[in-house]
Amino acid sequence: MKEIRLPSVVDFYISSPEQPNTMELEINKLTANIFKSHRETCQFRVEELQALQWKQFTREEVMVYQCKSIEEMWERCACRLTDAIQYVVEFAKRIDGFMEFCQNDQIVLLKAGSLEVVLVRMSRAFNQENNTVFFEGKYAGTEIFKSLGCMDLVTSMFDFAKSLCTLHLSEEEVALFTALVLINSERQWLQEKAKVERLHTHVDMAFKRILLRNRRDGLLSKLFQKMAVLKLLCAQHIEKLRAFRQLYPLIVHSLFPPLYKELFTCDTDLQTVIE
Ligand SMILES: CCS(=O)(=O)c1ccc(CNC(=O)N2CC3(CCCC3)c3nc(-c4c(OC)ncnc4C4CC4)ccc32)cc1
Repeated sequence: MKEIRLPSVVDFYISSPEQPNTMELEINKLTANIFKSHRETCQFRVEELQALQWKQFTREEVMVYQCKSIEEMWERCACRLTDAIQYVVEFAKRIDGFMEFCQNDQIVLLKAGSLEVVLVRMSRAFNQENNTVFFEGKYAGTEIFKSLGCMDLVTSMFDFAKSLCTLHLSEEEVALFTALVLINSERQWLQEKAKVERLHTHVDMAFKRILLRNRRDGLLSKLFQKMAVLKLLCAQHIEKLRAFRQLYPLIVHSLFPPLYKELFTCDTDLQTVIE
C-alpha cells in the first residue's frame, strides 16, 4: 500500500516553478482569493481616497465639529466604525476557509480582529503631507475629534496610521496583512484552534512569498511590531468606550449600532454577526 504523504511546508519552499506542487497551487489559489476579497470589500479604493485627499474641512466646518457634544461625536464615530467593520465582516466571509470555521470561532476572530483590520485599512485614508485622515467625506486633522474627550486615543490612532503610511504598503500587502491579522490562531476562546492555525499558516506562507517576490522581506518584522501596537489601540478603544458608557449608558444602549455593541461590549449575548 503506497504511503500517502501530505505536502509539507518544506515541499512548498523546495518546489520549482516548472513543476508547482499541490501546496504551491493551494497557496496561489488562496493568494488570489485574498486579493479578490480585499478588492471587493475595501469600502473605498485607494484611487478614490487619493482623489479626495485635498478636499479638506474649512475652519468653519472644523469648528462645527468641535462644538458638537461628546455624545453626538461618539455616536458618529461608532456609526462610521460600524460601516467600516461591515466591510471587514464581508472580507472575512470571502476568505476561503473562514466560513468553514465553527460560528463561535468566526465571531471570536471578528470580535478580536475587526477593529485591527479597520485601523490597518484606515492608513490608506491618511494624508501624510498634512496629517489628515478621511472622515465623513473630507480630510480632517486630529482637532476635529476634540469633543470626543479621548485625544490620547485619537493621537495614538493618527500616529499608527502615519507609521503604517511610511511602509508604503501595496494593496496586495494590505490584503494579505489584514488576512493575517484576522486569521489569528492565538485568539482566546477559539474552539477549533488547529483549524484556524492551518489557515493562518497558509496565509503566512502566501504573505512571505509575495514579500520575497517583491523584495520586501524586511517588511514582515516591521509589520509584526505593528501588530503589538494594534492590540494596544484596541484595548485603549475598549477602555474609552467603557468610560463613555459609564457616563452615557442610554446613548450607547439606544443610539449605538447593534453590531458595534455586539463586538465591543460584553453585556449583549452574542447574536450572529455573520448573516
Ligand atoms: C477603512 C476602509 S477605507 O476605505 O480606507 C475608509 C473608509 C471610510 C473612511 C471614513 N472614515 C471613517 O469611517 N472613520 C471611522 C473611524 C471612526 C472610529 C474608528 C474608525 C475613523 N477614525 C478616524 C480616526 C483616525 O484615523 C486614522 N485617527 C484618530 N482618530 C480617529 C477618530 C477619532 C476616531 C478617522 C476616520 C474614521 C476612511 C477610510
